[in-house]
Amino acid sequence: MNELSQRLTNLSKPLRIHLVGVAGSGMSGLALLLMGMGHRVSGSDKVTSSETERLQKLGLRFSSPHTAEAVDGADAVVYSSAIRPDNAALSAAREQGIRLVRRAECLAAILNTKKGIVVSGTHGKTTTSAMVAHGLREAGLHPSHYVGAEIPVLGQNARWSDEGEWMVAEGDESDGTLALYNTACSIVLNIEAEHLDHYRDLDEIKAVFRTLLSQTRGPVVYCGEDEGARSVCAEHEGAVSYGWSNSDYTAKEIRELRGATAFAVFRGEERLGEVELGIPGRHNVLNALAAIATCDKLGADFILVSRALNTFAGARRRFETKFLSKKLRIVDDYGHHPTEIAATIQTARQLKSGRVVVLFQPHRFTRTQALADDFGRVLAEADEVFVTDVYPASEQPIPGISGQTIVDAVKKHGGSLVTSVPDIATAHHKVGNALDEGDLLITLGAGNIHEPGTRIARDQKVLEGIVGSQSSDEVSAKLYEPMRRHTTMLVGGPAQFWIEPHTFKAFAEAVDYCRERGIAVRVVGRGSNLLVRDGGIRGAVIHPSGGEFGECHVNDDGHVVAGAGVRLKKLASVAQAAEIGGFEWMEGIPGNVGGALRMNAGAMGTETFDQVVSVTFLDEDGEIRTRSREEITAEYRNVQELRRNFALQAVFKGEKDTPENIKSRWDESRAKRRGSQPIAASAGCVFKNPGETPAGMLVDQLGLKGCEEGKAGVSDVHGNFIVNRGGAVAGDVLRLIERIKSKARGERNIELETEVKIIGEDEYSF
Ligand SMILES: NC(=O)C1=CN([C@@H]2O[C@H](COP(=O)(O)OP(=O)(O)OC[C@H]3O[C@@H](n4cnc5c(N)ncnc54)[C@H](OP(=O)(O)O)[C@@H]3O)[C@@H](O)[C@H]2O)C=CC1
Ligand SMILES: C=C(O[C@H]1[C@H](O)[C@@H](CO)O[C@H](OP(=O)(O)OP(=O)(O)OC[C@H]2O[C@@H](n3ccc(=O)[nH]c3=O)[C@H](O)[C@@H]2O)[C@@H]1NC(C)=O)C(=O)O
Repeated sequence: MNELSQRLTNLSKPLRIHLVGVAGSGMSGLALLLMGMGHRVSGSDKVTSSETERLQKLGLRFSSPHTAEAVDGADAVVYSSAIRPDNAALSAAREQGIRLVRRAECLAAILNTKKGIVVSGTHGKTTTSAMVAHGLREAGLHPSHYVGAEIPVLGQNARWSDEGEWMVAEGDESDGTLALYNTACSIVLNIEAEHLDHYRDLDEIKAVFRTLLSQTRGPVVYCGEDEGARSVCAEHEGAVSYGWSNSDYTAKEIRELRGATAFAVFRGEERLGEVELGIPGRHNVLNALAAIATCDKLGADFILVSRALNTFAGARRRFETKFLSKKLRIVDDYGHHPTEIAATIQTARQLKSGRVVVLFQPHRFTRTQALADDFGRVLAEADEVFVTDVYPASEQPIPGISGQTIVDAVKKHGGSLVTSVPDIATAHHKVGNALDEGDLLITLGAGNIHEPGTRIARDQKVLEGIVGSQSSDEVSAKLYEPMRRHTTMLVGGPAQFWIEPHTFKAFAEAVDYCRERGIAVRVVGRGSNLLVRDGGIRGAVIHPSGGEFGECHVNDDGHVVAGAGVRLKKLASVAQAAEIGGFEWMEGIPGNVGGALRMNAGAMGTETFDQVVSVTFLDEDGEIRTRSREEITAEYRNVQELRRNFALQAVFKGEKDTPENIKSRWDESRAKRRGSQPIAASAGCVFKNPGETPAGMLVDQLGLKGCEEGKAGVSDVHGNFIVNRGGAVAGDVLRLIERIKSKARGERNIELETEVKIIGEDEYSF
């Protein structure tokens, strides 16, 4: 026992210890242990988190940010590797000559006061150390523990137990500190070339593991299936191996159950019994074998350990199911090394037959650079891959290394569906939109990649609620549908919940669900009169299409009946075929019946409501009603009653006429439109005509034709059209609109009002 361990054990003289960076998962664990031992512990961090609040309740004296005063009177100051040398608390401690202790040194000193069990290896440390701690605890051995993440079954990431003599800790090989531990038992799961920011090569990594073994007083347990672990441990006297065969402890008769794995355990030839492990994946069977062999070596009863593994729910962020429905499963996994990722994807494949979609956040520039090709190879096994920017941890960027490095590597290995989604704050939009029924989405990485998964899970739950029990014949739905796909101007951010009902009933039920829960509802047609802002539309966007909404026929009264989802051009064609005239002005209007009713669309001197006989709509109480033309007030480009009552269907009238007359008016309308309006992507006229001078003429007179903002420009053909010159965003169009309005106001004292509907949010808010 070293001197610090001795001072830590002398509880008649509790120490006053300050932890710099106490909010981190490793440091908060130390705080728990030191407090548990009875020392007086304080901590500082630049952030306050739920973790620091929890520690405060347990007695931690917490301060934020870091200050020099925080270390006053401390016997020792412990700091994490993330703390910079010029940190205020650390500098003050150095100046005052207070003893400085690295995180791992402190852990080693605590561990050395007990019979330490260190779980080491490149992958699986957290899960395995948690299994060992849980197994020993259920077997009544009262272990203390320290693991790298919060494990639901253990309650918290660290725990001090006065009663027991054992302490299980996850050892970190990433910076060589593994060599600090003197243990009673060591477990080596696997050894691979990792952390090449710290090590020269694999041999240097192996040397650190050899040092650990030389400082181990009791059993060494290692994975016989892993070449690295075998090469270091097999020669060690009394070392115990586990694996599929030719090992001291083996697992046989493996059966994958839904989300769990059953297997039989053998010690040599002796069958110890069955285990039903509460988490899936063959790599976890190996982790469980490591725990079983260790517990067995320490004298724990197999039956009790096996029971513990049954209830082992897994580590948070280790194949953690965050959402599960008939349509979608979302799993979060901490895997950030190719071998881990391969195992995770294999587990996902075993679970189900649908697509496996991966959202991967590379972790550290050095690792991304060193292992890009391996990442590409293993990720190419997924059906679809999305890659964010690199999570830097504490590293500085390496030029030329980014998420795109991984995208290129996946393509090189034959992965065809791979997309770069650099910004983690909005990555969920593309990923969520790409998901199909039956998919399994895995968010993968050691940084904060669980956040997009959490957002998708939250919204998918609502989406499934809106759709309810209806079949895909009645309604289809998607998350985050880009509105630029549904507007004629081809701009606009995502619709949070995109709903396409095909029946009146499905429409009514979706609206009902949203209204009851305060979810905003907006109905859109063909998006020919919409300008959707780049932050997208919060809430449900309902787009009636197909089914009852796509029906268009002539009834017994000689009127044309059309669903809200029928294009005006189609309505005009059906009338023409039945030799009903009066609809020709609709030939060039890009909108649908629903939008035309709401906006009282017009052209060539005629308006929609000139021809309406009746409108069937969903009213505010959720009832479907029909009103005749006389009961509806229609203004220039506005029908107020259809703002909260949604049009489902309408009956239109025309005049019996000859095919020749109809055709000639049709051609006339087309010629006029073609001569005066642009064909480029637009939303029709942008402004309402203000009094005397039509808006187009005004813009023309102001000399604004052809002027541009970004990729949006005023049409050279018609001054009241703003066209997308390719790749414009809503922001470009909005700036152009403001420029025109301001000039009209300044030079002509005319207040232009937009005719186009501007909807949605400027910034992403969901
Ligand atoms: N004359 C011309 O050359 C042109 C005319 N237009 C006209 O612009 C309009 C756009 O049609 P479209 O592209 O389908 O519509 P949009 O998808 O552009 O929707 C426009 C607005 O109409 C309302 N709306 C849409 N469907 C319904 C419905 N079923 N019930 C109630 N309100 C509804 C919504 O307004 P809210 O949310 O406020 O209720 C929506 O914001 C049409 O009137 C179209 O004819 C468009 C371009 C050129
Ligand atoms: C485009 C839309 O509807 C259009 C509809 O297609 C046309 C055709 O009937 O009539 C309206 O346009 P408008 O009022 O601009 O009609 P136009 O005939 O094109 O122009 C009016 C007058 O302005 C002149 N004009 C127009 C554009 C221009 O750059 N310069 C100019 O001098 C025209 O020569 C004409 O003398 C509707 N616009 C509005 C805001 O009422 C729409 O709703 O989105």
